[in-house]
Amino acid sequence: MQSFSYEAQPKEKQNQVGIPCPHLGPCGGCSLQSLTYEAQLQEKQNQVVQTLTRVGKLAGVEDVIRPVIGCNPAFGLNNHGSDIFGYRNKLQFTFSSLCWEPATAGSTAFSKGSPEGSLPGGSVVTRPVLGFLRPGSQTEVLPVTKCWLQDAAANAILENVRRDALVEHGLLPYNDPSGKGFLKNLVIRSSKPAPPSLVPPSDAHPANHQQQQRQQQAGPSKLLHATESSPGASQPEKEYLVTFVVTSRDAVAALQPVADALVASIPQGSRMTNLSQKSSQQQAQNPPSLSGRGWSGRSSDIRLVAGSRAYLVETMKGLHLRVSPDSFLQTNTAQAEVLYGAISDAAQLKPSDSLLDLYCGAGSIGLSLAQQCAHVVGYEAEGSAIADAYHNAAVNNVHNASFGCVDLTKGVPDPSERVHQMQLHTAGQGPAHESDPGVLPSADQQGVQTAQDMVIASASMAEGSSAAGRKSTGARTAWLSPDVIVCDPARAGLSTAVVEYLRASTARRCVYVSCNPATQARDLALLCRSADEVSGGAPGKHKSVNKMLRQQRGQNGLASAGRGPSRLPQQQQRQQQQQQQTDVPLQRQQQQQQQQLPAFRLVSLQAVDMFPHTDHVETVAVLDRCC
Ligand SMILES: C[S@@+](CC[C@H](N)C(=O)[O-])C[C@H]1O[C@@H](n2cnc3c(N)ncnc32)[C@H](O)[C@@H]1O
Repeated sequence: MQSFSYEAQPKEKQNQVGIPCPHLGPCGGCSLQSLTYEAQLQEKQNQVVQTLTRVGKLAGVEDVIRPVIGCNPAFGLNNHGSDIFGYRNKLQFTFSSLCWEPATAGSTAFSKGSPEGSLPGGSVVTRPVLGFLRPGSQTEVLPVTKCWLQDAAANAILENVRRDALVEHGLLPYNDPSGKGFLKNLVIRSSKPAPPSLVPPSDAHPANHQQQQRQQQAGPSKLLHATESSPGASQPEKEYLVTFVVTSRDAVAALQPVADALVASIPQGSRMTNLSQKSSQQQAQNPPSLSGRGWSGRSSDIRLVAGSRAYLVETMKGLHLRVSPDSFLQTNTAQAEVLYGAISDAAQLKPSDSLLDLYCGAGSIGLSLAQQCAHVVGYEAEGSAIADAYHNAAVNNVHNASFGCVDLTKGVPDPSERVHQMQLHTAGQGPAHESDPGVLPSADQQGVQTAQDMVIASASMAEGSSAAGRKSTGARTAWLSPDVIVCDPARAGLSTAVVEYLRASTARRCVYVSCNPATQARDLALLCRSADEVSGGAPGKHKSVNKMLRQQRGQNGLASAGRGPSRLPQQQQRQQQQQQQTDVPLQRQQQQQQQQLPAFRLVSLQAVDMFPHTDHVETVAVLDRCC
């Protein structure tokens, strides 16, 4: 791992380097690939400082930003098994009948910030294609034979699916003019699970054990490592989870031969043995078992999962994490460990602390911090991720964590109630779950449950586990409000409800993890500047912040009048007048006045490069309460 400072790099380091990707330019995904890796990091560091300064109008960002943490570029362009290529554990490709053939494929420079008109031209022909959506289009697809951001085996899967589905079996994309197509997306995910000896029993599938035993006898897989020539040849084999998003149930039978062929072609030891599906309705009637019939239903799309089980297991920061097809996992596993280390350093938890993990996904951040504090509560909108989070708590012997399936655009439920329930059940006063003690129902068994159900499930797991594994610190500590809050939202940033919750909370520290410096800058302005400033209380001075607020409400689906902080001063003034008239307690008035002040101050900012060659960057902002 290398760190690069904010200072400008010497010119010679900014030279263009050899570009390996034939799709560079038209694809639009790796706009920094022509720079040296050091120059890429410099570019990202600059981007973060400029965005926070110009968009967030935050003063002194240069004083608090730390050197960006990059990947290990030691293998450079001569070995594409290095960390700056082949790092993505997930890529989504699109099937379409509209094939975009760029005029200058492979040679047209596509620089960041190119005006729309300068995008490569070319023509669109009607033929089935699998690849990436043309930048700016929802239907036209650039044929992609290989993406350097995923590993060789994933590229082999991509090519095999293209050949078998579109050529051999003549299956059609969903938008085929005949109306007979159903293929929409192909999602390839991979993980590098722990050796079988380290996998908790509830994650060990018999078929996987047999495969791994065979693999151990036969030695490392030749296919994967012969093509990757990776320095990690002796490490455990990778798993691959392939999901087809389709628009018709007819796809199940039609895709089965494609899945069978995939099983035969992917590396020995990887796990992909069947293809099955269920709709949400079927699942409710007949919950699938953990034995591996994968399915996932969402909106009108049907997801078909090829694999011996319907999820991946990743090992990160010593945790075994189950990740279902719809659950989020950081897409660069190696750098995610670095990111989580930075979050841990930033949180500075005390044993008596209560931690609130907002946008928690499969629970990975909260679970990685659970040993450092008394309680963790995580909120997340995706039901399968919450089920994964409970499973992950169980298999990792974390007994002080509770999770809730919550849409954070609608509000932040009081976490103290959750902790209270957790304590009751841990103390043996609550209802016990009927499943085996110590083993939490799987995501498949649980389906999407209510938050209440899951609290009970978690509690029974804690009750059934050994006292030695239970956290002694704070199991009965009262939680009135979180001491530290970690937020890790999607690119849209924090919802208005979360911003208001954070401002009103008494948390001493907030660790804001972001993959989008622009929305993070907007949110930091809302948290670190006074309500007057962010609401336009100083006339003419804060137009950009008002614009940000309007955008944020639009993005968060909260466009209704009077819900956002920009109305706060008027509301507060009205409320204050009413309070004075009706003799409302002084404490409330003081609270209102506090809301006028900046709630937090930015104390540090750490960029972590999770996405080499692209212009994306992850940041960890540390905010301390200042009123
Ligand atoms: C960047 S991911 C972070 C996940 C997790 N912290 C991790 O490190 O793996 C953002 C998460 O926010 C969730 N999310 C998106 N919109 C949400 C909403 N309105 N309410 C709650 N969670 C939401 C997504 O499902 C996703 O899991």
